[in-house]
Amino acid sequence: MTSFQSTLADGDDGIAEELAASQREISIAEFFEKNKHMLGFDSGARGLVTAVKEAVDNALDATEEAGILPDIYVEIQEHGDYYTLVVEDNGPGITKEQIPKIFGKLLYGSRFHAREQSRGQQGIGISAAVLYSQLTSGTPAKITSRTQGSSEANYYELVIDTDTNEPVISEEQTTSWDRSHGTRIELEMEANMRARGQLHDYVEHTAVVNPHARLELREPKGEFKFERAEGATLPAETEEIRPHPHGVELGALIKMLDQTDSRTVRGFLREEFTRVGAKTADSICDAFRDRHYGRELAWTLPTASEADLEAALRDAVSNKPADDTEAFAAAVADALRERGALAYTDLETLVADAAADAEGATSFGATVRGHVVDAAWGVLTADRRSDLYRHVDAATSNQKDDATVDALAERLAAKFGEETPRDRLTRDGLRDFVVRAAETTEDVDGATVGETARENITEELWMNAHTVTDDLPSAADVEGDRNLARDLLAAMSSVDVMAPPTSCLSPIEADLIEAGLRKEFDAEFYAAATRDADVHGGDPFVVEAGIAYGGDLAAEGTVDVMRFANRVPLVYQRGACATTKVLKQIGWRNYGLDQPGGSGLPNGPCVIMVHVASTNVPFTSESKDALASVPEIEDEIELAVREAARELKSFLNKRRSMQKRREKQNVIMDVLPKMADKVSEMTGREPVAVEDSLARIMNNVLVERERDGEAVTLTVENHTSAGADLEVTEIVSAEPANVSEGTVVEMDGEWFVKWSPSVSGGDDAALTYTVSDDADCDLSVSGVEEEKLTVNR
Ligand SMILES: Nc1ncnc2c1ncn2[C@@H]1O[C@H](COP(=O)(O)OP(=O)(O)OP(=O)(O)O)[C@@H](O)[C@H]1O
Repeated sequence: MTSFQSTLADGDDGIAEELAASQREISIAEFFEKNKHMLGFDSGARGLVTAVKEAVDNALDATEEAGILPDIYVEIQEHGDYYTLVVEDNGPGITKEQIPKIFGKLLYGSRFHAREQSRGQQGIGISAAVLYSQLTSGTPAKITSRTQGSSEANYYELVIDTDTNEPVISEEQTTSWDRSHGTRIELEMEANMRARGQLHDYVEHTAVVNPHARLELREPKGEFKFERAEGATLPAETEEIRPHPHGVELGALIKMLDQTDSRTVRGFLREEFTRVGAKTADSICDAFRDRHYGRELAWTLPTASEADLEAALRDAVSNKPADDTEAFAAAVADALRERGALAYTDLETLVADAAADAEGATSFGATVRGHVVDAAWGVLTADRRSDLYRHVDAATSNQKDDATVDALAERLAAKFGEETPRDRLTRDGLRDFVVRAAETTEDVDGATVGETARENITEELWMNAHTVTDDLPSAADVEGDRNLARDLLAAMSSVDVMAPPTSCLSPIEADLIEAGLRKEFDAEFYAAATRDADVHGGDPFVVEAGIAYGGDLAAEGTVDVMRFANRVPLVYQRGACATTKVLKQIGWRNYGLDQPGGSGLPNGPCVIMVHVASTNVPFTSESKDALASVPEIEDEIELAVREAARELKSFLNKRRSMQKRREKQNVIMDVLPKMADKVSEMTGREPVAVEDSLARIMNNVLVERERDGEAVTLTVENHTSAGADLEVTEIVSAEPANVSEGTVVEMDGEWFVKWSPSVSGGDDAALTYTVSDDADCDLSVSGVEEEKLTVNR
């Protein structure tokens, strides 16, 4: 027993009473005061970066929401161990009433309940920065904000009362401010600049994925400006959407049922979810009926019953005129014969229809109809075994011998009757019947009816059973019964629903990702991929990936990974992030990268970026550093990265084969001139031009110039097997004439003669012109890889 326990046990009062005396409510602000690390404020170095991140993310959110191109200024001033952080934006500003709550109250914000992509999610970020500032420096936050159209700004100095989680205002006044609208935050905190690298990463990477923003960072070691990319516009406006029916959690569904104004489940589905129209709502309701009520087994009319059918139906009707009874019985019998397999509910409808159609004055009321339905049901179910035989046979194909199929059918048939009113069963109930029949057949007949056969038989019977038409419980009933809610949830996820609209999301898009990577990294190769939207927990999301390779990127060590969520760079907790986990699991050797041991992050001059955009990004903690492991998101990350990596693979393959080609050409070019000299020595003739031979040996495209006085001929020989579309340019120092199908442009006393010949594999073409024989000519060719081109100037 610990000393605390022993102290408690010694007293006269019960332990629970003693404990009760020290139990009290904990305010959210008190909680986060003790757990700063959860919000990303675990050290002075990190705290400063997190505060910048919270303020800049808010500034970007606010400006974009107001349709303003962001212009954000960040300043960090050093005063010994204390730092002052200033962040200014040109956003719409914050109204006077809201300022204290936004900065002086944790869990207060505009985004938590909105199903729309935004950087902020929880309403905790900036107030947590204020809390950190007051805790470490003892000074209040200084906020200036001017709303659009107002002549003055509001200025506040405030702290958070951690007992009550309410703002305490120490200074409040109106002031003038040179920005026409926007917000300025000034926070003092105990900090240091040890995380300068992360700070710069955050700002730089923010600039990469927000080319429409202008960012300026002034810190003790320098000034950094990230100008708005020319012509960059605001990202497409996002719209708020309702949740998607796939992936909603049970608790969330029950809460939605509690809050809905809809009385029926169908109305609830249509009103509260996105992508649920009349047809989808009906399909979900049917799937819900299947789970809640079960389905009804349907039986075909036994052939042997023909003679008895009408008599049985007639006998069921009493006290009605004979002619009318006969006609009614005949009508029901005809309808029964016309239809295929019928379930009890179908039978009720069929009889009701026949009664409604019956001519004459006789009416067949509910009681009579009930008797007729029972009579018809008796005939229909007289031989369930034949139907069951057919189904078992169909489900087990020819793997089972006839005796086993028959025995199974017989045992299954025996399970229906008194105990199964209307032959209505849930899928689990049906499966139970099949399992029991299978087990008996195995025990008694020594036959094998394995797991697959059992499942196939259950599925066959279930697919041939009919969905009932009973009224569903009301939305309120489902809300009050967890089992019902669970059935509804299962029904919602079992039905195909169109992917959610992406109007609530703002992905960067593949071309901008590529442009962003080009802007930031001098590489040889770039690729990007944007996936279609998918859903997790009812929230849509889109994953994008980009890869830059080669060039100036550092070749040593593992690749660089850039992670983004809702356009915000994630700079901490790389190892804990689902993105990293997925990247480590990919077999990078298949894509041409070096991966020691075949797993983990690959090595090489490569940057891999992954962006997850969602109306609700699942983070591992409130500090929003790492993505949680949500299987749907991980799958999409993998697919997006693999899509970009496939392009990298073809690039690397091509590069490798070109490299080999170059090596081969070098060897040949080493040998050929020597051979040509030898031959010329032996034959006494002029040495031949080796380029021609090289082009033939290597299957290259050869472009050769021949001059004969004033006549110039450029011969193009395509020794490859594919067609070549070339751009051939001659720059000549005198005016050319008689140019064959080319264009001539004069610039500064030089003439550019340009041809664009298309030469099929194995063909040649001649490009001609005349020029004075002392003119200089300079030939350049493009349109075919350097390694597949031989130019003889
Ligand atoms: N610079 C700003 N301009 C206009 N409104 C702002 C600004 N900063 C914050 N807000 C408003 O204050 C709210 C609270 O901001 P806060 O940073 O606490 O949370 P959040 O951004 O919603 O979510 P998170 O906790 O995930 O950062 C925001 O939702 C937004 O409505």
